[in-house]
Amino acid sequence: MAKASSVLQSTVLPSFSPLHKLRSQNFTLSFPPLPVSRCRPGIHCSISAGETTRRSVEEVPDISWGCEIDSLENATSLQNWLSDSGLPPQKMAIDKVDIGERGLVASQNLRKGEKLLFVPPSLVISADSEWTNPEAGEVMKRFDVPDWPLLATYLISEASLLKNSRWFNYISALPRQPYSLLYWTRTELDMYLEASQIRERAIERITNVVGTYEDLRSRIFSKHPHLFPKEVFNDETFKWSFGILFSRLVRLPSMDGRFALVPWADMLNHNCEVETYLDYDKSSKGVVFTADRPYQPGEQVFISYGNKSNGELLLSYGFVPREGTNPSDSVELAMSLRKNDKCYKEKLDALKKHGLSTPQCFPVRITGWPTELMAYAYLVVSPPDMRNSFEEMAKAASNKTSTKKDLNYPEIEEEALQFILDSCETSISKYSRFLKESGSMDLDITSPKQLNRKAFLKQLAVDLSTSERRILYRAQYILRRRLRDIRSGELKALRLFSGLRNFFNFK
Ligand SMILES: C[S@@+](CC[C@H](N)C(=O)[O-])C[C@H]1O[C@@H](n2cnc3c(N)ncnc32)[C@H](O)[C@@H]1O
Repeated sequence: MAKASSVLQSTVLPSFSPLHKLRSQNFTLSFPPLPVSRCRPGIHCSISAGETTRRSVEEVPDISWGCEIDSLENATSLQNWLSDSGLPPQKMAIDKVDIGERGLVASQNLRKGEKLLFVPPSLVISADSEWTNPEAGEVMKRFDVPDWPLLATYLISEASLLKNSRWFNYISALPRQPYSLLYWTRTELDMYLEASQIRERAIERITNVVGTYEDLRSRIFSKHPHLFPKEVFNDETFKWSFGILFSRLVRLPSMDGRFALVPWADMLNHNCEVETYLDYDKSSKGVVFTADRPYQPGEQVFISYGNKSNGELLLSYGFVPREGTNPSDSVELAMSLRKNDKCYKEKLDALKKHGLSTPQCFPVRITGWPTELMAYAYLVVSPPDMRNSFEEMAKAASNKTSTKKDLNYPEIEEEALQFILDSCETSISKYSRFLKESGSMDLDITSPKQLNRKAFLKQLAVDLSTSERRILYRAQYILRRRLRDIRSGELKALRLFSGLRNFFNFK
């Protein structure tokens, strides 16, 4: 939610670098049957499907922690508990809203520049929070588990203790199923996100979450089954807890960059035009944000979850902003070395040396593309007699050069731009095919529950594809103009040259 919340510390979780290597992975989601009767007394879990039969990969099992966020179920008990636990009186209240289903709404006039929230550190969940089951906490600390997996396990542990946990009211108000791509099946990802590189990132993220759970299970849980029973600590509950973390965890720069779940503050929804972030305020000793505009009573109050593209917002938060409203939007463009290139191996070696590969993705924005992408294109099109420059081009494509000197290869500029244009057009045609096949949809979606799940996911994919294709159309326009200018410049030079020749011939 806060600006830097996407920087993960864990080694097993994805890092959200703008450059993404494409990977193809074989991947299956499996949900082993979990008999409820095997749940330990005192630890509560309930899986709604597949108690006696093995679940199909298409089914989405339901765990009973949390609530439906299109209702105000548990909102009042959360507010009462927070004020009893030290949250000062608020100028906002939880309510149903048009954007984000449930959010914080001004209950009185809010001034621009006013500090709001003041959530005390005692109400914040971080890696240092006390475990209701201290033995489980000690084991996790002994293994030096990084923050994200630690917090995911903490959340499951506290959720399973229901009223015995001090976070009961908070957890009861969390979404039962966070809107995250973690909940999309492989078939849904393949079908709906076929044109977008976000599909690869979702697969990578799901694989990392499953891998993290497997790692914890084999190293810790299996050795302490009385503390971490499989009925409670399993891939399904980890999907829930990671879904909660991806959509709610914030990094608080003024609290030494600590990752935290901040009850109450995490009821704020995102607006791409807002530029205010959550942080710890040392003077008031609470988590705050500063209103960057005035709000009237009844208006929904927003913060920024960071400068994220629509694809990144879909990946972590499960929504896509309205078309054209996100100034940070970008699309990942995949570029590849040519298979028939005589210097394929030399070029690939140069790329590998700098941590790149083929295919390789680069972010394109409505305002243009990065120098790294241009450098990659130069490398792809450069002929064998330029092999001395391969290394320099690969280095420039990797974003690792400390000195950002302009790459200048006028002799292959036209070919490089044409190569980028071809890559753009290949990508555009994939989006167009998907959008054509998905048909025109005119669904007014305010709550996914009102709609068939497939229609909801399809609409999200249509929105994402439309916004990503829009950026590519813009890049296509700029590239065509540049190429036209280069070519007409060349033509002029040619005409001038033949004019001079005629002139000299005449003489
Ligand atoms: C930090 S929570 C915000 C509170 C959330 N609405 C709730 O009721 O729990 C983040 C989630 O809110 C929703 N959300 C936030 N901003 C949104 C927006 N601009 N449009 C649609 N949904 C949004 C998404 O479901 C997201 O995963």
